[in-house]
Amino acid sequence: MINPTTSSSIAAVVKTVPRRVVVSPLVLRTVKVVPKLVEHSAAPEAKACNGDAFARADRENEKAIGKQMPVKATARERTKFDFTAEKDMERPPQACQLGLDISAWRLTRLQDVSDDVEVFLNMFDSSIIVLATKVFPQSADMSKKRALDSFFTPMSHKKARSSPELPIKPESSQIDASTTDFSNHWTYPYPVPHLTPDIVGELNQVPASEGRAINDQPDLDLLYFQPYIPKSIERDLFDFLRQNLFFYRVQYIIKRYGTETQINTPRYTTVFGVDTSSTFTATGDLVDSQTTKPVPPERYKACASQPRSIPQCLDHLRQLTEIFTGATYNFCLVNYYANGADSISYHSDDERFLGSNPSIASFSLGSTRDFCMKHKPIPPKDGEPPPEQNLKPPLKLPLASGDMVLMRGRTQANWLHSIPKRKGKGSEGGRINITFRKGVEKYSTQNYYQYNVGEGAVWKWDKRKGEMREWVKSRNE
Ligand SMILES: O=C(O)CCC(=O)C(=O)O
Ligand SMILES: [Fe+2]
Repeated sequence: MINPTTSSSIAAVVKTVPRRVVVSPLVLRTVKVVPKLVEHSAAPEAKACNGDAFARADRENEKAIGKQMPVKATARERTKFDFTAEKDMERPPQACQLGLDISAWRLTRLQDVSDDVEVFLNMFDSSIIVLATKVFPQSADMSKKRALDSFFTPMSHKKARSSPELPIKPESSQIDASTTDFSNHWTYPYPVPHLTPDIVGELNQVPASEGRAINDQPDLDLLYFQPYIPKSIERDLFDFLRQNLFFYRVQYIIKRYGTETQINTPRYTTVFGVDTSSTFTATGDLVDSQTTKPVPPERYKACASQPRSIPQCLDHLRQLTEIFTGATYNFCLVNYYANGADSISYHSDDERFLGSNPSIASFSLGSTRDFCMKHKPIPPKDGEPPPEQNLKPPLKLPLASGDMVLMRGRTQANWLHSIPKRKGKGSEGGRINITFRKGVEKYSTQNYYQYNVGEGAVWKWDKRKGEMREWVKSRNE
């Protein structure tokens, strides 16, 4: 067994931006994602970061990776890249090279893999930090040791790894880096547990199948995964979310032609997130995304609920979805259809506050329900028969548990979608729908909280009764 005395590390931030995976040396542009690491460079933006999920590995290596360690990153393909410490000095260069295949969500290639290389893979908001540490044996030549010491901080508490296995299966301590087992926020009626390590481990294997493009009709651009979430956890994830999330049955009044009508939303809903003008800090406070100063109270004064941070159990899926769809999302809407009587009528998510051609990733868990889509009616030209597109039967996708539909491009601008009520066979069970979207105007926050949280009672799944029940605080859950 090697007796570690000093060690060296290389690290890189892997960040996904639309359509690209960008790998940067850790010392560059990490301010928005890893506050604690940035304390070393005293960047003010650090305060605005989503540092909630701060890894054990990072804490242990904080000093080392906070130092200036130039790292050269080379993308091999869209999802594969290598990085190497540039100033490798006396070390054999292969000691500090590793390859990462982001699509498999695993480290796939480690050169010079030996008992004394430790690798940590930590996921943050839209980014991953990969940190490889090589522990040098006691017998290392002293001149080499001094050179290394002056460059890297020794980490004497690091233990040599006895049997490194490749590929490395992500463990909860590596990816789900939070220090508590619950997500909480002052706006939540109650804390929401984190996903279990088993679910996280399986979830990291997404997508479970290749997406099928559906783009053979005018303005339609879908990517349909059957499934996206591995079959091994789809039921557990459904049960987990139904059990632990809080929902609402929103009512609101609309005024049409001078008459007021009360609308009862025919499903349970909830929403998390905030538009791009604001960012949650590690402690759940809202700061302005530009200035990092606290958000002025007027910004969300009109909201039914103040913006809620996305709990880990949904945020983990959001981050994975960002990577594989190449889009970014700041809202998570959840629908629970208790049975076939619950539904959503034809609509499109084409609000201005989503920007043009928004990408919306939509997940299904639980009972299969039909997802119907039809082109928005095209007005007939004077004296001509109605365009053919208006007469076509709707497209029907039987969304099963674990499936995902990515709607993108011109789809929202031109197509309507719905989950119609269902009678008879298959109408019994519940279904959860999760959508990730990006709101680019502050009005998106007001709109989403108004229609998905509202002002009414909190509903929670009652396992004993097997149904949703109004939740009251005194029940002490
Ligand atoms: O439940 C679904 O699959 C669709 C939900 C939906 O369209 C929405 O929330 O905007
Ligand atoms: Fe929708």
